[in-house]
Amino acid sequence: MKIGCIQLNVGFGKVEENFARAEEKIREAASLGAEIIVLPEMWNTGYALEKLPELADVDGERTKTFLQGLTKELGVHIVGGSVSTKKGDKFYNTMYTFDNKGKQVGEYSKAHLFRLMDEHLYLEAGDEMNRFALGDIEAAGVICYDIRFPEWLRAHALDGAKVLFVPAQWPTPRIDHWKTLLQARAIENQCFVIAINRIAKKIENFNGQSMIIQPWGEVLWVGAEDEEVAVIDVDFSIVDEVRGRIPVYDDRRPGLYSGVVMK
Ligand SMILES: O=C(O)CCC(=O)C(=O)O
Repeated sequence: MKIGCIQLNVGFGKVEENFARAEEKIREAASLGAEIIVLPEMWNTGYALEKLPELADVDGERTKTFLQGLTKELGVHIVGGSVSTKKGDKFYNTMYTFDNKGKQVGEYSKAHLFRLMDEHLYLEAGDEMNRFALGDIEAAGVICYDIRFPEWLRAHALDGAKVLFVPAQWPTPRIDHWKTLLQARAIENQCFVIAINRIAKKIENFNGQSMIIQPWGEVLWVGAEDEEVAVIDVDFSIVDEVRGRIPVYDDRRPGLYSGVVMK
């Protein structure tokens, strides 16, 4: 399966520019043979949190129409990163996923809000899981800071996900955490992790280094430190073989953890 990874250079508050750029890059990835295309976090507005009342996508309608049109036309699955949305009088950081027939298969709002970037002051947290299938690929999606909560990703793996998609805006100063956490999440859940970070060089400090990690922990690909469209071949069939090598799922002792760790 060919994964189109789009490390988008997201303009701060520049919704029109961001939609145009995302479309250009999605078309480029599809023309290079991508079958699943993945975008980064909050690509419509960037972290223009104070401007959300003017800029957030109301009920995600624009994003859903955009993704549905492109998935249908190009015959590709799109894990649509995330966009800022307005639902009722609240704002969210929402990920939409469409399959290659133009059907919406996922909607998820970031469950863990990142206080260091004031997300909790502007956004509401979602409280639903994000499991979906892309054809016969059992997958899930979480957003950026969510990866610091292993129990949340484990819940998705226990629910059957074999691939975890992670759109992000992960800043350069903590890029070592990004790499280590993603690799750990892949190893402990024995699944693929496909994590797409954004680029921003001027005001903000995001320098890509998206990653695809295999279920045994091998790093299959690391993105450049600049805007990039990369198409990477992955073999999802190896997940079952890796899970057979060390039977972590069979060896779990949930009864032991429930009263202690999982409070
Ligand atoms: O956890 C981190 O260090 C970065 C998280 C983040 O930037 C985010 O969730 O937007």
